[in-house]
Amino acid sequence: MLFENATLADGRVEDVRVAGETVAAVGADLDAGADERVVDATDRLLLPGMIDAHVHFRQPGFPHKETWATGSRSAAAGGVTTVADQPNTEPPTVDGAAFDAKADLAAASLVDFGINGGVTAAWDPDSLFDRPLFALGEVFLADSTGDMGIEADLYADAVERAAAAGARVTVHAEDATLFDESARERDDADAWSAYRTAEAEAVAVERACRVAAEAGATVHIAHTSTPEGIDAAAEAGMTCEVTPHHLLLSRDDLEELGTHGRMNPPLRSEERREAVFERVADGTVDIVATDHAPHTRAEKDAGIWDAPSGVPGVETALPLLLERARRGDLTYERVRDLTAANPAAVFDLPNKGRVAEGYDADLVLVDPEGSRPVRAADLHTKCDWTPFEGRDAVFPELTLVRGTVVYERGEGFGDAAGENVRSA
Ligand SMILES: NC(=O)N[C@@H](CC(=O)O)C(=O)O
Ligand SMILES: [Zn+2]
Ligand SMILES: [Zn+2]
Repeated sequence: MLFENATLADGRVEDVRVAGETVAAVGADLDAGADERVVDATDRLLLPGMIDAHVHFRQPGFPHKETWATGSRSAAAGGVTTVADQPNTEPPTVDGAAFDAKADLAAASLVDFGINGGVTAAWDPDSLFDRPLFALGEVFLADSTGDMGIEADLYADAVERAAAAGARVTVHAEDATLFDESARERDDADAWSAYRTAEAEAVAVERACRVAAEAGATVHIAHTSTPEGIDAAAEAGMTCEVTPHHLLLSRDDLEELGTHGRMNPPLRSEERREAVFERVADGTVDIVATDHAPHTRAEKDAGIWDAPSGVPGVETALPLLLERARRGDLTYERVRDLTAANPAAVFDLPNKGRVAEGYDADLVLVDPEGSRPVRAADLHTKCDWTPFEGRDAVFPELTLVRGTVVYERGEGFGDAAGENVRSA
């Protein structure tokens, strides 16, 4: 396949040839082969596919919320070409057998994937580290969906085991002893944000980084939602990610979102959201990852203390970022780094994250001016709603995973092309 006159994230206009699974050439005036498909990419951006280091595709255990088939379609249509799945499934991915069972299901994925291993009192590190893990994590320092919160001494053991195995650890950092119990008397949607305090995140991030560093482990802090949490990770020399919802939504949106806006960590004040955005724009934050955490509408339509935590996001992340780039709030190079180049570097995927000769042909073609509102009805997640309804976004026209078309607007989806990125 030959993309002609494609604009790359850095503004260069090039022809890009895909041969087999890789980018074979990037250059001026490449000649099309006899049977080669030629895509006129004039005025189109050609980006490396997003590597979403944090999704919950819910299988095994909760296929009514999402499956590898539906989740990976949603990914492909959103320009995500690699996902890393979290362990709070049923059974939880805390031993080799659970890893193998999930890997079998993940064979249905359209996009490349990694499978994380989790930590509970019942985990079996020997069999788990024997498998091709993406990372150890997300390790829950407080309960979230799945109730996998662990005690401090188990966390210390886990980072030691990870260091010995050479695995990176991703951490859900909140300290439940710093939650504000007085918020429990309220029943409005904002009560969740009042309850799971910003301080609980900052303190947990600092401690998680310190304990890991003492063990010689490297941690990546999942879904940091506060400037304090981001700064604590950066000061400790560790990496962190921000979700699209913490970047673009705040407590001001909760009146409209209601319990659909409940997630962990919760939405923060508009002031903190702006400070998070600054740190994403200036490069303090390493990665945008979605924490795609689908629950059905029926499940979310409950009281604030009963509704499950989590929002979907894998299909809207890159499109929402591209809209902010279109408006000039982020550069396209920053978007590329946050979604592709940096996750590839942080999680050691040397063949991914760039549009360059020899790299995997994980590619996304977009019309950078082709902005349109997000509509849940257009999305492919099984959960059938989005916290970003009506927001403008720039959706892909074409998505390739290692040279295979997995999504084309107007044409639909390709076959399951995904492979475990650690098994290659
Ligand atoms: N973020 C959430 O609110 N929920 C996630 C779990 C998690 O990432 O903590 C889920 O799996 O539903
Ligand atoms: Zn989490
Ligand atoms: Zn998560």
